[in-house]
Amino acid sequence: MKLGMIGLGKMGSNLVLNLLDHEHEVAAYDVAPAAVEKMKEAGATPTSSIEELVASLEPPRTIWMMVPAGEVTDQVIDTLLPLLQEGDILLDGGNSNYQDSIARGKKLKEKGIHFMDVGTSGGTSGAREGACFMIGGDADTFHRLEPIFRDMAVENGYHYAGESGSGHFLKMVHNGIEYGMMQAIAEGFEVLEKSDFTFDYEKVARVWSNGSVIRSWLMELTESAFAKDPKLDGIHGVMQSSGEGLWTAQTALDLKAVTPVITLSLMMRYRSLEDDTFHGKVVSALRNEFGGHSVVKKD
Ligand SMILES: NC(=O)c1ccc[n+]([C@@H]2O[C@H](COP(=O)([O-])OP(=O)(O)OC[C@H]3O[C@@H](n4cnc5c(N)ncnc54)[C@H](O)[C@@H]3O)[C@@H](O)[C@H]2O)c1
Ligand SMILES: O=C(O)[C@H](O)[C@@H](O)[C@H](O)[C@H](O)COP(=O)(O)O
Repeated sequence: MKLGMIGLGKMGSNLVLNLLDHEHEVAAYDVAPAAVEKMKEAGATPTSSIEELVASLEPPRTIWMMVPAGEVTDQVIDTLLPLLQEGDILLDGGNSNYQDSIARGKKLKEKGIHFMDVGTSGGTSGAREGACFMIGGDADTFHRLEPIFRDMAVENGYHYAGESGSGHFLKMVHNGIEYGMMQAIAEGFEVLEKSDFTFDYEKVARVWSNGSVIRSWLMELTESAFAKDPKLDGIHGVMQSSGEGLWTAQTALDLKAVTPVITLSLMMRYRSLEDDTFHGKVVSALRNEFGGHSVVKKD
């Protein structure tokens, strides 16, 4: 099958290589010409604009977007909209908000374009060697595309979840779980680090990766991180986030679903961005007010 890929960054480039491995033809586009050049060298058809990418595909076209979520995704869709025709398929593999995906699905449907929200997991190595896809959109379109998902995913690594938005909803909750699991692993190592024992964290993560209840890919990645830097001295404990954890927490609140672990994990990420906190000052001042407890004063 021939398809177009827009966005050839860490994920898109690996998805293209994965598709090429499975003998699919790919027309590739990115705003960064160097990224397009790399994919040309790998065997994809290079294109220098979205217009050229669309023109290089026979209708009904299949185009996969792997660009930053939010505004960029909207910009790409707005550029594509007048170029696409009834029956074409547009997939969004980015980490888009599921509500945006529902709205985009409706807008594209008005023109007869099938929009599929494809929550994609497994990181860059998954994109390259076998990913995990959580797919929303109409069932007929899913069945037409199923051979592609089968090729690009690990065994049992794709799931058609149902109506538009359900794929990105699943990906959102997946990432909420990811926040909680990562925070729990991190807290365990915090206890080890504060203890009187001297542990080799790479070896600890290795033994926990083999046969234990908490064995997981995240634990294997923990081992890998400690193998590179035994005490992680080379990095700061600043934990960024891209939105999925926030959306999970917001959705959980709207649904009155009780999610303390995910929500606190998100808050720990925000806390990590601050050196000092106003709430810490307030608590410290109050302890001093009612109990005369000492405060740490600024120089
Ligand atoms: N990195 C991951 O582990 C991962 C995993 C699953 C999903 N995602 C999601 O996949 C998407 C891509 O992630 P990534 O890690 O590859 O990001 P990235 O920043 O490495 O790549 C994004 C690419 O999009 C290109 N781009 C930006 N604006 C464009 C435009 N208007 N037209 C064409 N190309 C444009 C950039 O030049 C870049 O090459 C994001 O939505 C991200 O949240 C990332
Ligand atoms: O399932 C995955 O492959 C990852 O979750 C992937 O989607 C990405 O690495 C996240 O975007 C990181 O999310 P945060 O920036 O919110 O931690």
